[in-house]
Amino acid sequence: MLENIKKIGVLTSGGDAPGMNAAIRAVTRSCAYYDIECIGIYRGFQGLIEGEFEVLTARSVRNVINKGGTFLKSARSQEFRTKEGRAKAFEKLQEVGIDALVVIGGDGTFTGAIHLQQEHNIPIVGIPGTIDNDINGTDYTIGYDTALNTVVDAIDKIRDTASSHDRLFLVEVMGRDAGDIALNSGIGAGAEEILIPEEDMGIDRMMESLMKSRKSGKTSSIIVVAEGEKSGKNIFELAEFIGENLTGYDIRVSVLGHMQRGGAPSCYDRVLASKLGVGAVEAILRGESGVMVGITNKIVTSVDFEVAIKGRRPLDKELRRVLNITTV
Ligand SMILES: Nc1ncnc2c1ncn2[C@@H]1O[C@H](COP(=O)(O)OP(=O)(O)O)[C@@H](O)[C@H]1O
Ligand SMILES: O=P(O)(O)OC[C@H]1O[C@](O)(COP(=O)(O)O)[C@@H](O)[C@@H]1O
Ligand SMILES: [Mg+2]
Repeated sequence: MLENIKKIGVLTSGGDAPGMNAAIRAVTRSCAYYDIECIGIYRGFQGLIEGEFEVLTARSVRNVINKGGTFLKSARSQEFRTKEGRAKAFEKLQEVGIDALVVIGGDGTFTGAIHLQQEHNIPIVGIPGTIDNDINGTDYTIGYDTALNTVVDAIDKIRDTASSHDRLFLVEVMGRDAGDIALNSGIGAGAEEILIPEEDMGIDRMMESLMKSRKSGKTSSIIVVAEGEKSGKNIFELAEFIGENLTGYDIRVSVLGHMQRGGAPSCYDRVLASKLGVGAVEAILRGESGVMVGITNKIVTSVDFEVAIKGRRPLDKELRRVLNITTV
């Protein structure tokens, strides 16, 4: 165990995700357990640049495990994207004597951390916190499970109207360039079709599938559309296209938006956040840096930031097969 680590800073950055509070709590309490001072940094990298710090004790994080969002707040900092911004951030770290940093966020956060570490040589360990599940080296990111449940719940409600009015609903979900939320919530909510960024199956195929559904006796349908899907049409244009080319459909669009990022974290996300919070502090104490702690087959492992942010994981082909069979 490294003896020279006396003070660890923790921040949340990028899009907030349910379970971030549970991760901050686990980091704070791990610090208390190992007798290290924990410094909470507000508003992500922007708060780091501006020196918005507060000492966190084990009691500072009471009653947060069940709360959505992040009590440390988050930000998308333009200033941190510049060398000058990162130099300011490092100065602030030195001023208060922070020896190592835990950053909770997504691919952007880890990219920023790589730059800070390379330019100023400070130990940094990451925790994957984003609803998008778009990080390599972890089976799941914190917040993804809760977001899936939120989306399924919303689509269940939309289904009531779809079915009562014999309507076709197009439902847009988040995920940036990843289709994980769309594919999994779509299957979980019994969607007819799912459009994701990882494969462009063409609008023609979707139209064929809708016609087939109607012939088979289906009177209402739900299509889940990932925000980053690649048909070249936005969800409203897609709805218009379907309306123009398939008569007799009463079509509605529902964009779920930021409600997908809110709400109390699921038990899965709380446990995942707790494991990764402990894992991050222990990784720092083992002398690791430039890594993210993730979960693979229930085991907490470390992967280089470069690996975590590299490219996209391949599409889960089995899920596509399951969708095809279960929507017959
Ligand atoms: N290329 C980069 N260089 C430096 N900092 C970056 C870079 N990309 C992202 N960041 C920092 O990380 C923050 C979070 O990234 P963002 O993409 O917004 O969210 P997430 O971490 O959830 O993917 C950004 O607001 C920015 O301050
Ligand atoms: O909250 P904003 O700035 O509108 O950004 C929306 C984006 O943030 C997300 O909700 C989460 O993405 P990040 O975790 O990368 O921040 C995406 O799904 C979505 O594309
Ligand atoms: Mg991201």
